[in-house]
Amino acid sequence: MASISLRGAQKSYGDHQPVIRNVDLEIGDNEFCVFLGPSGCGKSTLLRMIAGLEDLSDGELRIGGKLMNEVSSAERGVAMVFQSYALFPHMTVFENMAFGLKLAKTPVETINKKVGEAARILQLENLLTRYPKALSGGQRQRVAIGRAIVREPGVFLFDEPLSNLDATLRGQTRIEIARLHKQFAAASVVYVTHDQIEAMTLADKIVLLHTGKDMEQHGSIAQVGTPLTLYHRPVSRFVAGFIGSPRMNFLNAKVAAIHGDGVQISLDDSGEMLTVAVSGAKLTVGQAVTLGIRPEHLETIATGASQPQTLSRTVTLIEALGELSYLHLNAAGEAPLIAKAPGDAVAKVGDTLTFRAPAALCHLFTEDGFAVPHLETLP
Ligand SMILES: Nc1ncnc2c1ncn2[C@@H]1O[C@H](COP(=O)(O)OP(=O)(O)OP(=O)(O)O)[C@@H](O)[C@H]1O
Repeated sequence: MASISLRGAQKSYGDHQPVIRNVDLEIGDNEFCVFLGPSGCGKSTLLRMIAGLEDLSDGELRIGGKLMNEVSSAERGVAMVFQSYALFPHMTVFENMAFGLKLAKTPVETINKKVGEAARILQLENLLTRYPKALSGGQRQRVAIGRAIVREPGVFLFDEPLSNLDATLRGQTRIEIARLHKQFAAASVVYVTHDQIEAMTLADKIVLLHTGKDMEQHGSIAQVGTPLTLYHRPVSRFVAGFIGSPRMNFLNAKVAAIHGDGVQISLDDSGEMLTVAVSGAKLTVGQAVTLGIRPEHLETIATGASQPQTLSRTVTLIEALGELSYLHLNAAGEAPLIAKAPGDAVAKVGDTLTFRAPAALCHLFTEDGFAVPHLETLP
């Protein structure tokens, strides 16, 4: 049993505002759970609370159903992999991986068997006699993971394990970690990152933590869900703006009409009318709202006579990435409107283009930052 349960978990340092605020969270037996959020939101602190490297100021932590608040880190059945690898420089790869088992007075044959097996899985067999200084960053990180694996923990804790690796190695190691999780299906994984690609590709469940000016929310959970739930059904403007790159476009608008099949809005900067497939039950005509539309959901269409459900904007800048281009479009406010277009799209600065904004892919947020519920469940 390696489920993790947090109830009313809180962490404060001295008299300061809590850095973790009232966290209720269940992580299942074999679940891969990613803590995601901007720098300083408390991801590492929450992970370290589970590891036993930080006390809870309030609330309860259970692992496998057992209350862990007062249990030492070594006795929690968790193994942690750090961003810095934390290998012993004077020990070989084998000795680093065997260290915890030796401390636990594990018989030598068992140590040899377990380290040999982990080295095979992680493709470290030829490096067992090397010292860390003679390894690449990726190899060091594999040793750190191997050291965790041999302990056969119920819970693996990863704190930004890939952030010291270059882009290619990051991708390879990410796939390695996903594969390992399948092999150790009984163990749960908690993984801290601020990298959305890691979160989206690895997680069964993402826990997105709040940060920002609103100290009432800092360190609390903004949303918990599958990667696609957070992408398609963000519960707030904060979540919508954090998930997705380039981030979702936000445009100020007013409610113009409320229908059974959606809410019609009028954009403040252009007067253009769009329907958003959300429930109007709690809205009133004239109410100020924010439209959210992702760059990849703005679909370029042939310019012509004015068509329903479209926006017409002038291109102010083009970022050509080869496979695709980001078109920056004029909009009132500080941020431009951004549309993703195919790399071979013929557009130039100064062109006025027309984009369809499909009603089901638009989002609406009220002034308090919460999302208006969609009429349809997930696409
Ligand atoms: N020992 C400490 N004393 C006081 N404040 C602390 C301490 N450790 C962390 N904090 C504060 O707690 C908040 C959360 O820090 P934490 O390292 O958990 O954030 P994070 O989301 O992991 O950030 P990053 O992505 O930058 O690593 C930060 O505002 C940090 O300054």
